[in-house]
Amino acid sequence: MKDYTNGQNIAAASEKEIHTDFEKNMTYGEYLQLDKLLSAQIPASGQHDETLFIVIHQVSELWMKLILHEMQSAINCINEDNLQPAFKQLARVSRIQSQIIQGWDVLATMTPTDYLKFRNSLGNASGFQSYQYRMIEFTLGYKTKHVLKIYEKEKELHQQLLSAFQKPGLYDAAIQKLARSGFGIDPELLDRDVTMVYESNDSVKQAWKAVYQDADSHWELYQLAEKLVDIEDSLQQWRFRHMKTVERIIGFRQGTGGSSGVHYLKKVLDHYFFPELWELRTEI
Ligand code: HEM
Ligand SMILES: N[C@@H](CC(=O)c1ccccc1NC=O)C(=O)O
Repeated sequence: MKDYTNGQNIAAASEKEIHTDFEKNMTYGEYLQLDKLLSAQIPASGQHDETLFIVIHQVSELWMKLILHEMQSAINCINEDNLQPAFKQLARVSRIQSQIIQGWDVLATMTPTDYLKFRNSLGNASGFQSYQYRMIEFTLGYKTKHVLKIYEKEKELHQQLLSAFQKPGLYDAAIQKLARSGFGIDPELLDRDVTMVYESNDSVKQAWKAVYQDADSHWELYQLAEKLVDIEDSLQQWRFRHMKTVERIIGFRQGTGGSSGVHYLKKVLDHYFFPELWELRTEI
């Protein structure tokens, strides 16, 4: 019987079972590169709440990295007609979104006075410049060309964004799948210019309606549709909490990124990623 009170014994036992010589010498901190991760919170102002502000953004960016990783893999699986792993990955995206949304509760503990103490130190920096957020929007089919301009001077980011901009997104993959499953999708749509913002299409709406009206015959597509609705629902919740938290903290001031602030954030809420999946709910 192993001595579980002795950390060294546990290490010795597991070493033999699963670790290679290389891994044996690696520590927790080295593996997670905590030296880099935990030395990247450098306040510009030294005000108490700026640490919260930095951490909440960094946590969001880390989760966005995982969202992109899962969504790209889900697109590949859908293209290969391998829907079960795609469902698992898309379900994971939804759970990550719940985590990011919860983050607004932490940030909302910062009052307007707390924030105004360091807002000036942020200069013109703004979440508007989050390239991973744009990658997510592009992957979901919201191809806003003007956004690319922001990154013109950062060659590598610009290249990565441009590549996501020119690629078919998650919804394009779902529509191609509808066509492969025998639904009559407009041929022009299957060959559409994917650099354009996706707009509602009647043949797609009729297909999704048929899926919802006879789910038993189209169980996988039905599940796919609901996973997409989960993701859009959560993204809208994120947008709403962002808008409301911004109002709570800076009111109707202009944004550091040059927009009208809350008015702009409210307007973005009108956009739908997967319009037919919402429209059909009134019509079936
Ligand atoms: C005190 C907290 C925050 C304030 C006052 C704030 C304010 C704003 C404002 C006013 C905008 C509009 C663009 C501009 O003119 O600057 C914006 C955009 C944005 N912010 Fe924030 N924000 C806050 C926290 C966050 C956090 C925690 C995130 C997470 C990453 C974030 C991500 C974004 C993104 C992605 C956009 C672009 C949205 C779009 O274009 O649809 N913001 N923010
Ligand atoms: N746009 C914000 C500033 C801001 O929130 C921000 C500044 C630098 C890095 C990230 C930010 N977060 C989201 O927009 C403001 O107008 O106060």
